[in-house]
Amino acid sequence: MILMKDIVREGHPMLRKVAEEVTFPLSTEEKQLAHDLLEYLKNSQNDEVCLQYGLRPGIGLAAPQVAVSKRIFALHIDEEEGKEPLSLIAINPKIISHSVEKTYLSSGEGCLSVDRDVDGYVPRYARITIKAFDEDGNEYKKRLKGLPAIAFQHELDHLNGIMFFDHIDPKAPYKEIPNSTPYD
Ligand SMILES: OCN(O)CCCc1ccccc1
Ligand code: NI
Repeated sequence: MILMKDIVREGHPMLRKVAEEVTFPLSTEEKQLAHDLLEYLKNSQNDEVCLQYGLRPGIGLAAPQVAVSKRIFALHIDEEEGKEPLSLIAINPKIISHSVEKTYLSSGEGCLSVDRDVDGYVPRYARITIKAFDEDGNEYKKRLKGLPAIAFQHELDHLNGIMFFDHIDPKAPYKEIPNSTPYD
């Protein structure tokens, strides 16, 4: 299982590389990695396991965060009242269309690879249509909004060597984002 010691932190070169696409069929190791990423998220959202292993809760985790420069990430967002739960492995993911409208978490974003608070609004597309492959090489498309859309964009950034705070202007961290509606 993935533990906090396996997650590389800000400053590690792996976090600034553009990750490589993977080819199908996945190797045994690549399949195992995809499962391990998703398992980490589930473990981190289970109070008992989270406490027992000293995990930081997360709703997404990308392969470069465990020092594997491949275009693989997992998302696991439990159902919030009245909202869609989402649990997926995304391989070679792409945003194929997006809204003009933007959104942002009014509480800002964090990252398992960043051991400090970085305040500020992180602009994200409010709605996105994505396509990706599952671990068996089946292509799927989804339309996402709300927290799933925000999380998908956060993880896709990791595959491109982008950290959430790259989107924050330190001189004006809370500057108004044009054409945006805050999420939450
Ligand atoms: O890359 C995963 N990550 O570091 C865990 C947190 C992901 C995250 C996603 C959306 C908004 C805030 C934080
Ligand atoms: Ni992150």
